[in-house]
Amino acid sequence: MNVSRELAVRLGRTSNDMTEKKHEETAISTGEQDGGSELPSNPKSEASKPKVVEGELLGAPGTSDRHIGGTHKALSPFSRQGISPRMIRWRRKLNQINELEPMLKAEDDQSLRKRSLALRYRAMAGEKLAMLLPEAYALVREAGRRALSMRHYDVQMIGGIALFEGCIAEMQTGEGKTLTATLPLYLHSLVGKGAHLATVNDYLAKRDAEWMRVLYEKLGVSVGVIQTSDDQKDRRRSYACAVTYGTAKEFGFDFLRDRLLLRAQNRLQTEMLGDGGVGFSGGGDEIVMRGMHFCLVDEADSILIDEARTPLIIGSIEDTVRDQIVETYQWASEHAPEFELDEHFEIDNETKQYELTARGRQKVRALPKSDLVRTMGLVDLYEYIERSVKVYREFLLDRQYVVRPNEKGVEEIVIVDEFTGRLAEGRKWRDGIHQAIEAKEKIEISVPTGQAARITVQDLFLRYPHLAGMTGTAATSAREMRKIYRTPVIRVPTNRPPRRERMPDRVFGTMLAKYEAVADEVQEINRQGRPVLIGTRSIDKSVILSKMLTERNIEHEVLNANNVAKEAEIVSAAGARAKVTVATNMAGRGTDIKLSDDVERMGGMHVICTEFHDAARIDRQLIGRCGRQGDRGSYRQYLSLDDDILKGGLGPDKAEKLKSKGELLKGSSDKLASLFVRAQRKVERKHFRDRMVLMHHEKERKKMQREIGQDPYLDTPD
Ligand SMILES: Nc1ncnc2c1ncn2[C@@H]1O[C@H](COP(=O)(O)OP(=O)(O)OP(=O)(O)O)[C@@H](O)[C@H]1O
Repeated sequence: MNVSRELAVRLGRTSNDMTEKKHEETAISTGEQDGGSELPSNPKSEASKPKVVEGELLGAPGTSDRHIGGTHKALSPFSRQGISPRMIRWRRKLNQINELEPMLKAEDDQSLRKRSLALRYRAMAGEKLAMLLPEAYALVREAGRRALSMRHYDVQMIGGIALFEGCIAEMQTGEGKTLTATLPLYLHSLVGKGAHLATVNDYLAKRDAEWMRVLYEKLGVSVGVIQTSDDQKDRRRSYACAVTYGTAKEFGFDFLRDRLLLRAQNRLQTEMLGDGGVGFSGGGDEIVMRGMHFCLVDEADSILIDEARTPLIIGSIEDTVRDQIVETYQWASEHAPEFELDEHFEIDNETKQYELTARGRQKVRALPKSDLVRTMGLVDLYEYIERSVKVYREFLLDRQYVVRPNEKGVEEIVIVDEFTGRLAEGRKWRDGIHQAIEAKEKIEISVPTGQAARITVQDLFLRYPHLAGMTGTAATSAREMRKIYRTPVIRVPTNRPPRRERMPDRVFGTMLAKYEAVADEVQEINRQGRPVLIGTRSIDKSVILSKMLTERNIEHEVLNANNVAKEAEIVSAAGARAKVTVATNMAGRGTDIKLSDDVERMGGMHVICTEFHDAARIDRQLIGRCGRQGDRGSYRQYLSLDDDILKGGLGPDKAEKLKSKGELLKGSSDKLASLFVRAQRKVERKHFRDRMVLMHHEKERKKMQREIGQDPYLDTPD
């Protein structure tokens, strides 16, 4: 019996918010050494490059742009105090790696493979991986140089060492995280227990695995990729590879499905209190994973923080009262618009809960009801109405979600991820919100089927004995990372000094005044021939801006969750001469934007951010599309007094006052920008608190279940 086929898999979601805390990262000081590089050196960066001293890493200059919402205070790479004992140790390792380089360069491909095999034997025989690191990393670097014409920079080697030691390495966008990942993945794969790379979507998992495959193959290392559509056989084959790329979601679901299978086969008892997931052999259906040994989390901020409140859930049996539930959702949705704020319901400012007033409850009782709806308890009916009124007022089509046919042609709600701007396939809002939206959009209602198994993101990754992460923007969530995952955040300096210029923020009274100013700026930069990338916070806003650009005859591309298939293609072309691209924040991730030489000469790409996101990190991701790998570039933040962040951060009353003030404002009032930064910080702090509360509850629940002999992943309360 194939359990997974029988189970409807769904992913619950309570909030996609995150926070940023004051960062407490250690900055590491390093710069590229000359030794052995076959890459053409960049004359533009020579002047600012630190002097190279044999065997000693020097500091790369700090970042040149000021980051929104954060005050990065990296330790000066040049200061003596900034060099920690750990850094000294890492430098020593780097020197050992560099010393091996001439010898490896002189060897042929076959010898490299032999060396790799010998390392595997030594690792399997129990030799400590830390001892093997210099040779392993030197081999990977040499394989990269040969197979991909990319020799890992020294900063990438340092990043790789930090990852091996279980850190979250913060590397600026475009600094080559994909190549850096090969170092710890290869080293950990040597012990034969598998090394996983968890990323955010199928596309990136496949792209990175295919891109790096030639490097691994030079060293005789097999690579597997897990895709959502894979069947059990494909998955088992991919997990059997030395290195496996996949999404965090699929790793989580596979863990849960395996666990359900083990229970169905009565094979879980011995394992239940232990580590779990360790391979079995025998007849019947087989589990797909072969244990959890090392996981490197790409875009760690997104996976470990943003999605940390989104438990992975596998649904179970069909509910017998399904028809009644469906009809009640439809009934509530039909009547939701009749309920008036203050008269029939109130909204708690703190908790955002909707609560019916006495008159509201009276109205519910008086509403016409079908026989099925009438059999529902009155208290339940109140809840259905409260939920539907909330959905009616707060959840907007093409902003928080889109309606789209699935592969069977059935229309469904797909959440638009606030953080990535991408469609969050397979995810659902919890507590009936998703179903209430389905009722509102008059599409088939997917009644919750109860939970068969569930795991939180924190639990999933904490099961790996070795965990590390990479991100462009983790330093601001350093405290949270360390607290939850026990992973220190290390900031890796850029290989070449960044030359991204920040232009002063602009604040306008209304969204339309702001967009007019944005369109003016786009027109101006477009005239110069420089490419412009404009980020909006939602799909409907990208459409408004697009219309305004069309009115001005500015040719442009629109990239939002509605045409995700073309995403990578459009973003990678966004750096072409005079190109204008409007995007939701999905453009902030994953795709490399290459500039042509003439664009670089003109000043590179210009990025316009049109609103603050709930987390400053998201703003920085968009900004990170320009000024990559030491390219030139610039960016500017636009804000307006009716921006959502003010409501979230300063409360509805203050936000309303500012909005009214904004309507009277002529021109701009740029000095108000600090108000927005304050609002964003408040929102971030609130989300951080929410996550901590959830974690605390989950911990208590698990503890209690273990005490009474239950499995916290399988015996889950609905
Ligand atoms: N050692 C290297 N030598 C030459 N090119 C490199 C090297 N490392 C990375 N690159 C190039 O840098 C670019 C960015 O790489 P990659 O996409 O892995 O960056 P990233 O850090 O993942 O960026 P993002 O955070 O935006 O996803 C790629 O075009 C890659 O070819």
